[in-house]
Amino acid sequence: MNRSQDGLANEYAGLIDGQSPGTLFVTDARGNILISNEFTALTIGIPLEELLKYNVQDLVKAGYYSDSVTMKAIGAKKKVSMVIRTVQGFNVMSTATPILNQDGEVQLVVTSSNSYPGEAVREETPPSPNAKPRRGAVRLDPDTASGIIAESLAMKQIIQVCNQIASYDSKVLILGESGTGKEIIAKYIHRKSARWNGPFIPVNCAAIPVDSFEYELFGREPQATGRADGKKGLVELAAGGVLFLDEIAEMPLDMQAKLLHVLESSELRRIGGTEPIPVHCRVVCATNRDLWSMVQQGQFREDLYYRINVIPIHIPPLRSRKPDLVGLTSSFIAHFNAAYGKRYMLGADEFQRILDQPWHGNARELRNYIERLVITGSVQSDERSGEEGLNDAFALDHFISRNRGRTGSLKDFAAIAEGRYIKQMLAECGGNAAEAAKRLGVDRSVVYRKLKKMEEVLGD
Ligand SMILES: Nc1ncnc2c1ncn2[C@@H]1O[C@H](COP(=O)(O)OP(=O)(O)OP(=O)(O)O)[C@@H](O)[C@H]1O
Repeated sequence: MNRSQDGLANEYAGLIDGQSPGTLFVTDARGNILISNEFTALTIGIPLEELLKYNVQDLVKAGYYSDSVTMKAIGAKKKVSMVIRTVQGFNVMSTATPILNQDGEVQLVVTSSNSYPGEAVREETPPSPNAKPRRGAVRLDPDTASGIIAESLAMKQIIQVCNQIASYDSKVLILGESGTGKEIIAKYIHRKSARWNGPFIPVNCAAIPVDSFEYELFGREPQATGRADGKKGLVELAAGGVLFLDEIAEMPLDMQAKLLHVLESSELRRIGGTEPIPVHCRVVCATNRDLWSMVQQGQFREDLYYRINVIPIHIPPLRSRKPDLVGLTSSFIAHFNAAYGKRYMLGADEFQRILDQPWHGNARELRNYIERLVITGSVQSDERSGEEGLNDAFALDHFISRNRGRTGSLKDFAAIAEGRYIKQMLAECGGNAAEAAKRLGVDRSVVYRKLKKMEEVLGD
């Protein structure tokens, strides 16, 4: 192993935690195994120290595996996935991802496997450069119906917990930094539950103006305002499905009391209504704040905290889930290559940089970064210095390049500039929207409305 391989391989050592329930190993360009997790050794029944002396071709020759996906990826210089049969008789879906150096030569290959019930063999082909962009039309991960990347032990355990609790109606509280995937997990619980056929109603509590909470959540009887039309609230609209209360920490205290009453009695009254309406939805909440310390400071009701926190699911930040970082990177590249009709391949240096970044904005920030990489082919070094600045600069660049040759409205440009500034302020306030709104001199709902506007303009 040469020095640069050594450095890279050491990075990969962090991806292989020795406890991962899937197999994971790294080879050099000739198929010599440099690093492996314990589980890989277990699945073929040889000690780990012994396995590290092998070349993957020897393992095939010795009958441990039916074929080598690693060698196929080395030959193809691209990611290859296929079903392999192990000596123990298991079918595993193996994916080998080559890491190329600046000259486009294979430097290392990361191979991971998970058990697979079927027999299909798939080789990924980069999209034709002439393919029409299909923005948003491509599922992130063709291997799983959920589209959730779960390579780390933590994420695998979260999926396992979700599978166990999905069929019960107990309340779930999803905790994690912004962009860690709280909503995607809430949707997964919905899809796996008996309520999959019912609606999934996401509610961003931070985006609702304080005075409109009751109206938005519980609705209004026609006679309440003298108007002919009444309105069902979001809780009623979620009947038979899941109500996802995102940013629950931002709910005003008086509304927390009303929500608690509804959750305890399983019925609500619309504004102006006298008749109780039964509540038929499952409630899943999420927050990026420390809810317990808010309880201690009197900012969140303790009784509501216990009511919604029946099953807590904590999603760790992406920087502590390196295997997910690798999986998400490759999944986002495939997604945006297909969406933009590109053939971007990640070089070893860029991959190293991705591994080194702290990703404070988690999967969302990584997604934006990769989108830019795929569109531009590279990211300037000065733009890498701070990830918030990087994404913000990208937002405006992206807008300008998308509108090249067309008329881009000043209003849209202003929406992006405002969104950038708000994001920066939010980051400075540790994600506390109320504090950011105070410093910006606007209502909290304006903060979220403007962020949403920016996303609409960018077409996200
Ligand atoms: N494990 C994952 N696999 C695939 N995509 C993911 C994963 N985690 C996050 N993402 C993607 O990252 C983006 C952000 O995820 P999501 O909106 O679920 O995060 P969040 O924690 O709810 O964010 P916020 O706190 O801002 O509401 C989405 O595009 C989502 O699809």
